[in-house]
Amino acid sequence: MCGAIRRGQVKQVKSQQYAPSNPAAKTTESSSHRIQVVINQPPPKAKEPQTMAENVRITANAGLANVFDELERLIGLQEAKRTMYEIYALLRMNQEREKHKLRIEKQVYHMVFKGNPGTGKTTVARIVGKICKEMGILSKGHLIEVERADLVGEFIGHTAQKTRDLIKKAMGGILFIDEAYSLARGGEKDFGKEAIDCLTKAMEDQKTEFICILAGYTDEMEEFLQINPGLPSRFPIQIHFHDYNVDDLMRISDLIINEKEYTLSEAARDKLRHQLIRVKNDPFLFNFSNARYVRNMLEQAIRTHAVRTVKVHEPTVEQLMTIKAEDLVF
Ligand SMILES: Nc1ncnc2c1ncn2[C@@H]1O[C@H](COP(=O)(O)OP(=O)(O)OP(=O)(O)O)[C@@H](O)[C@H]1O
Repeated sequence: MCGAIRRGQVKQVKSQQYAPSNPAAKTTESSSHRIQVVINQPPPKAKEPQTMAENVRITANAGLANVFDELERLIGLQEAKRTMYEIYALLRMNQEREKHKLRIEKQVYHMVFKGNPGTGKTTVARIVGKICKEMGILSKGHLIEVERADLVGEFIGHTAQKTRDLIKKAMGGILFIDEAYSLARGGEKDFGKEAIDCLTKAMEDQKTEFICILAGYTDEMEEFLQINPGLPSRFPIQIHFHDYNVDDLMRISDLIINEKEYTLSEAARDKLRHQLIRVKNDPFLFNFSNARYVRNMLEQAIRTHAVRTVKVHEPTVEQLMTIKAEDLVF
């Protein structure tokens, strides 16, 4: 009879026929038979998910997990990552609550992103679109990026028309308004006020059809929200995007350069690090553009590398990939 082996049980098996597959099982030989003792141990535990993406992969679909992978690969941005995971968890729990006919609070997902240039606001906004599409909050999840000049017109009625047209384009996705505080620049009489009014009306009337993200410098955005008291309650999610430190910027440069299938030589890395320390400590440099500064510098280095390498007859893979210190032009 070939019954199942219970834990703590002793079972005789023919040594040629069976080898113990359970690592917790100990065997002792006796002539032609092997005695297998299954020791009382709990079965091995499934590995706990370590990352947001792993968690999402277990509880939701692969498409959504891939978006969280993309978010997780970004350097830093802990506050943005935590908020995105909260939104996901809430939506996911609402799906489960719905199954049990429990009450679901309607959520508003309009957001304010505060931070300096190049701190990842647009990049995260794109990811918000993808998450909301995967979760069924938005039908398309695309991003329409606009600024004051796109919204504000030059004569009465022009602004409302321009703003409505852009909102229409953003339907099913994200309307991302960069430097949104500039809409309040000219005060009550300015057409910027008309754009804000038109926008808030659309957010009321079509609140589930698009998500509006206002972005800009922290101080300016805080002042903008203060002088428009109707706005903060319409934008319940506010995220700070902090400046990157030199280590973050070096990790971002590795990410950017590896994505493009290049590498930085040791000397190039040293040169880049020194330059980042210098510009970050320059008291006369305002508007340091964080990760965008790094991206622009690396794209310039790739062009300089091409001009240097184009002279080489049949360059090797290493030559084609390696950015040297001399390629970084400051
Ligand atoms: N945390 C990060 N990890 C990797 N790359 C990043 C990160 N943050 C920004 N980048 C890269 O830096 C560039 C600029 O980022 P992004 O446009 O998102 O910044 P921003 O805050 O929207 O800037 P701005 O306010 O000037 O529009 C992009 O190419 C983006 O891929």
